Amino acid sequence: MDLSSVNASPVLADPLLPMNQTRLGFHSSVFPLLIPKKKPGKVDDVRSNGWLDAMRSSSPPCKRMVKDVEDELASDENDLIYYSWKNDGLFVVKKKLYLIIVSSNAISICTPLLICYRCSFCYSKLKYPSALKSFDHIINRANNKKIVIFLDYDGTLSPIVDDPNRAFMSIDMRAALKGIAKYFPTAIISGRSRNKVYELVGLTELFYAGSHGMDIMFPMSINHTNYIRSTDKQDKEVNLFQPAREFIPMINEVFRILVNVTNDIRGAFVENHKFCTSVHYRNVDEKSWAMIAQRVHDVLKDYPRLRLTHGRKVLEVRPIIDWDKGKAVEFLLQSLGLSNSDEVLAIYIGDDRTDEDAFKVLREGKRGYGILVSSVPKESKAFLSLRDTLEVKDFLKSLVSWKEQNYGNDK
Ligand SMILES: O=P(O)(O)OC[C@H]1O[C@H](O[C@H]2O[C@H](CO)[C@@H](O)[C@H](O)[C@H]2O)[C@H](O)[C@@H](O)[C@@H]1O
Repeated sequence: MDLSSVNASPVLADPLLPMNQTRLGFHSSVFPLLIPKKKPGKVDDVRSNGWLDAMRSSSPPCKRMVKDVEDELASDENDLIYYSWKNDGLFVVKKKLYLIIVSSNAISICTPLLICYRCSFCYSKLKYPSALKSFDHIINRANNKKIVIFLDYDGTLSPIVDDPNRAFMSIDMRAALKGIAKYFPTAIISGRSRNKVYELVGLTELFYAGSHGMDIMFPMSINHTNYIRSTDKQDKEVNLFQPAREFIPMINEVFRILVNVTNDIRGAFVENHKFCTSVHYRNVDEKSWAMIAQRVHDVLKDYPRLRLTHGRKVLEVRPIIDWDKGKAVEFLLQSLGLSNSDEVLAIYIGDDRTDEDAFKVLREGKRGYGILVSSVPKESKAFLSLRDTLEVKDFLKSLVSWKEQNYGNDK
């Protein structure tokens, strides 16, 4: 990516306005906020536009499958499901061969049989070998290249929990991350606000990008024309790249409206990430999902400059700018002088749909490895997978040990 191209605003032109005019929506930040109690739209909107289906399939993507399988199988057989997703071939557990039939909405297991049959859906799309088992392959490819690490936060460094304010990293994970940052340039790219993710991670030696990459902090030593100067928590001067800055008043306004329209829905929780805002429904009764989706949908009708994306049991409202985690990866690689893929191998680890943009950038640019964190089959642009945050920690620790064994303490 040519960084000069990001000097122009990535705000997309409003199709309804004449060329060279943009509109941020109908926000009224100069007036006190009056939240009209509108008649809610019919939930048919969110049924027909696919929101409800997307909500049902989010986090974990195959809830029914997992539940059905867990009800029926001991842990060894659960391992079987996991490994069959990642590797082709026959699966032997306790000296028995298993038949696994996987379709898009069910897994059935018959035992013992001689053939492992998987549908074409799985064969074509669901082959992501374990990054731990492929470790030698990764470091062979990294030989003589500088490795750079990108990490998502929720579901990657901290396990998914019901309360977003209690998504803490383990002490071991923080130690692994500290080790990684000692040897490799390391950035966290999160959907959360940059301040919040910094508060949760608490390590000064990393780069942080919040709001799905719309708020990137990078060091003063890097020269870039499109930035704002600021200071970090240690009062050190830093640069901020914030391509959606002009949306801050609108996001604040929409955040307040969303809080208001969801406050009677038990379990709903709205977060303000400064450049985007999230409506959580993890703790909302499934019977009320259509209602929560419809209310968010109705609010967004008045904000044509905002769009909705789906995360793990969360509706993410963000500006319609041409910017995502993939663009943030490209920006950071270029800003850090690491964009030559002959010299640099990038590794991006993430669990969410929003991480797919970053996997795509690495895959299409042949820049390195996307690693999907998931314990259930999922379609992805990643190359490899890790099962959960424990495996992420093991993978990070393996990279540190490999570096120390082969290069001593050299950075
Ligand atoms: O890009 P990320 O760092 O993965 O952030 C994405 C969202 O993460 C958080 O929500 C998710 O994790 C919560 C805590 O485990 C969980 O309760 C929630 O259901 C998940 O969606 C965060 O709270 C969101 O604001 C982020 O957008």
